[in-house]
Amino acid sequence: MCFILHSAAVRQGIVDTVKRALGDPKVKSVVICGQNGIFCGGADIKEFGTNMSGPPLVPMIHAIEAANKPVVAAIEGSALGGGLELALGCHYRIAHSKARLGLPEVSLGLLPAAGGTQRLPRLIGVPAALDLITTGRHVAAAEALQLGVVDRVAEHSTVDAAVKFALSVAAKPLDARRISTYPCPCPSDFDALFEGAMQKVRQNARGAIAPVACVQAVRAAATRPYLQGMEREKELMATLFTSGQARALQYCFFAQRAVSKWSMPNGARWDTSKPRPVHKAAVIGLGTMGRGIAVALAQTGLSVVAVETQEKQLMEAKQAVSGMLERGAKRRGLTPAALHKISYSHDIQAVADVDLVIEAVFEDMALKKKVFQQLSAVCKPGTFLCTNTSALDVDHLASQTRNPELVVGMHFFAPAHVMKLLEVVYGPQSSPQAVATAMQLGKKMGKVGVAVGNCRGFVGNRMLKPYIEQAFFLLEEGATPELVDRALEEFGFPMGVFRMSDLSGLDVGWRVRKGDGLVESGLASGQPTRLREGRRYSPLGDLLCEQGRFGQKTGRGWYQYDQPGSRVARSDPWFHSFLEEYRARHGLVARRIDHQEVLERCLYALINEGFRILEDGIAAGPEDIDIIYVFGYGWPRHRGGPMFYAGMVGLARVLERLEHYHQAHPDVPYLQPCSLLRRLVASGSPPVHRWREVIKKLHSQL
Ligand SMILES: CCCCCC/C=C/CC(=O)SCCNC(=O)CCNC(=O)[C@H](O)C(C)(C)COP(=O)(O)OP(=O)(O)OC[C@H]1O[C@@H](n2cnc3c(N)ncnc32)[C@H](O)[C@@H]1OP(=O)(O)O
Repeated sequence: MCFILHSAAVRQGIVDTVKRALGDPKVKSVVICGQNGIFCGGADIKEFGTNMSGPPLVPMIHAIEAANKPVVAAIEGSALGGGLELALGCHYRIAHSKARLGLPEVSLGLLPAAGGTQRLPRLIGVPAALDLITTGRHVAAAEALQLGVVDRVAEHSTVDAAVKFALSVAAKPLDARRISTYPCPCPSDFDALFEGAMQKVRQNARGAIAPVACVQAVRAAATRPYLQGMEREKELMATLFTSGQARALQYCFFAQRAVSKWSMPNGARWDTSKPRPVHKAAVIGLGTMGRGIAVALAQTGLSVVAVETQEKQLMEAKQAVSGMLERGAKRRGLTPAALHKISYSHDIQAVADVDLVIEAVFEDMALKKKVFQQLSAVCKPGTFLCTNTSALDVDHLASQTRNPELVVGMHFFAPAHVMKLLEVVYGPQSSPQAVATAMQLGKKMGKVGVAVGNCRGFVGNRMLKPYIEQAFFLLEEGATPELVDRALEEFGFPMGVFRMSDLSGLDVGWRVRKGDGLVESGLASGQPTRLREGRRYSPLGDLLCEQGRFGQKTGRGWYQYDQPGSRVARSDPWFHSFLEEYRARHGLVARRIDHQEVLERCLYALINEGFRILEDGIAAGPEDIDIIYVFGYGWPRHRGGPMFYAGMVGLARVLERLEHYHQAHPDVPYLQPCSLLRRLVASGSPPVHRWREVIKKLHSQL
């Protein structure tokens, strides 16, 4: 158990004990260590926003630094946030080789406000401090030593080493060990450095305010005397501390941990369902997704059998996978040991002895059904059969096998060895052990797994449909792809809906719409209707696909590109006149659409579907949806995910706007407010962590 600095008792304990030690003539030096092998993980995030009692942190750290006896921090486990700030107030720092150190406050929407932004640049220089403080990354002891954050690294007992060291420096002068008295090393290219840092954080932060404040605070360290720098640190922290962004980021911290505590509607849970160990796994189908999954599996140290029936594709995949593993190992400064973990075969019989299979063949139900029938016949009894599908019916695939309880969906996101999100999809027959095993394997692969129920598109893609649909309708009504994308990118998405569609390929959605019987043939020559089964439908995407405009890969889509495969989207005059013609043909009069309408129409339609998903029991709680959107769909983390965002906007406001838009567009069912949203508003719009109570009540009444 690490000690939590925010706890008044802990701080009081440190203040009292240090005071006693300093006043005791028998004590020559002091060592501060944590309990149970952990120095300190920082403040208790849950207590932010509550009344703070007990001794404040800043004077406590000052008193330690000002002590006339050496104080040594013995860092085992973690020294994070306020924990590292405490260590920076000590005269020496000794870390265990396995310890991790960092100032992760920025990821919680804050900055290190107990002197961290003022001491760290004085100790390790401005560029390194800017890196650690603006990214919040944790560093291992070896890097901390190299940077100068710690003085020594211990291989064995850090406390013993620290005590020995503390005694050896007992009589030494301490003036040169008080970091706050150091001048901040000022680089010659000072202005360029800070301008560059500011530009970088603004670019990466997508509207997040904490990284910007971190740069401002470090700048104060470099330009002002220590005490004035501390004033600036406090001032900047005061703005962040009560911000909505800090609330959203702290919510995400806990939501990420909450989703690992999954539950299923039948009552099965993470803590009562034991996963089965997986030693050997297989991937079937080595297209883009299969390759990424094979890499991610091999990097966990598992033995992997990679199967691709097409010989040429198999050879190409082998080369590509080896390249990915080599590059990954190089980035991490390792030898590519995972290369030897993969064996390749074009014969499905090669998976006979594996513990778990991930099927990643082309997204086609007939093909997947065939693969599942084969797997069911070939695999040893008890092998878990998982499908990497983004929308297809997992139950239907399970029904093709002898043991449907062993079947779950594992929906990876491209590129599968990079993207953190994994939707683990269970059907009514999936056993809790199958879900637990897939969730545990995902964790091993470094993924954030979210267990969800089976429905078309599961959670992420199901919510995407109304979002994209609204974007299409907005084009018909007067918007342009540029306007819609700008509004969404200013909101914080890395890419707007149309740039994203060009990147992933317009043909993907086209194929799905064709499969659903929505696409009329010969659109370009005729007059395509804008209604399907009584619902408004926009054939715009179909019209572009008919002309071979599939996005980046064909050099034309909603935008134009210099050549097929290039990435810079340019406004396309052809598309603009096509759109005008389209509107004229359908008697549509373009009107002025502003960013607010784009956000409300696209985001509230998506959020409304999120409420339906909760109502249907497909996601266990709002946290599951939010984590899916933050980790898989580029939803800006500092806005907490769609459901949290709805709470921030105000559920009553979201409801009112949906009602308004549904009245204007009665043929768009996605805009009709869902009954769970109405119910939540009627219950006084409780905070997001209390929605589960309302959902539970709703389910019990169904
Ligand atoms: C006005 C000025 C006021 C200034 C006040 C001083 C401010 C100081 C700033 C800070 O210190 S901010 C906090 C900085 N620290 C962090 O961000 C650390 C966050 N935690 C982690 O990174 C990890 O939890 C860990 C410490 C590296 C441990 O990782 P591990 O994988 O071993 O465990 P987890 O599953 O992540 O966590 C276990 C359990 O503990 C809960 N938890 C962890 N850290 C905190 C925390 N700082 N506050 C509250 N709770 C924390 C976590 O939620 C898990 O709980 P669960 O119920 O078991 O899910």
